[in-house]
Amino acid sequence: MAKFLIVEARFYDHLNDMLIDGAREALAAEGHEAEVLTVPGALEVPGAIAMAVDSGQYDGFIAIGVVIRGETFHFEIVAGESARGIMALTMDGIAIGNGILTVENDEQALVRADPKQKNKGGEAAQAALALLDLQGRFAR
Ligand SMILES: Nc1c(NC[C@H](O)[C@H](O)[C@H](O)CO)[nH]c(=O)[nH]c1=O
Ligand SMILES: CC(=O)[C@@H](O)COP(=O)(O)O
Repeated sequence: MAKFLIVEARFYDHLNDMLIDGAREALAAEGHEAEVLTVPGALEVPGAIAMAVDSGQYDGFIAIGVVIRGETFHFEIVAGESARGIMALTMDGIAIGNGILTVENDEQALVRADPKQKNKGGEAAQAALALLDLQGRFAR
């Protein structure tokens, strides 16, 4: 059994709850467990994962959050920089699935957060599982 850490940027409670449900279901289907760590926003997610990696307590990570475009350029910064930070960690060989939604409105977010619809939380968990499997395959 692998131990995962779900690092969630808790900006929209109801959406995060669905994303986490989807991620947990995907992990449980493969017999794995997950803890949840909450940070203020998507920009804090890569740093929190980096800190957790250094602890050596987890086999893989799932980033969860929702970034909804507002009136300013800040959406590009939050969406782009959180994704860039996560990708940098992944390129270091860390098993991370990115379930941070970057959308235009609540409706788009709801469809993607819902495990019965696009289930992006479950998708992110599957990605983390795939990378963890590759770690084992290439480490031998
Ligand atoms: N607008 C959203 C944010 N913004 C907050 C940033 O992520 C960050 O916490 C702040 O700039 C302090 O460093 N975060 C989200 O996750 N979603 C948003 O829609
Ligand atoms: C994604 C964001 O940072 C956004 O929610 C902030 O809204 P605004 O651009 O209207 O300040």
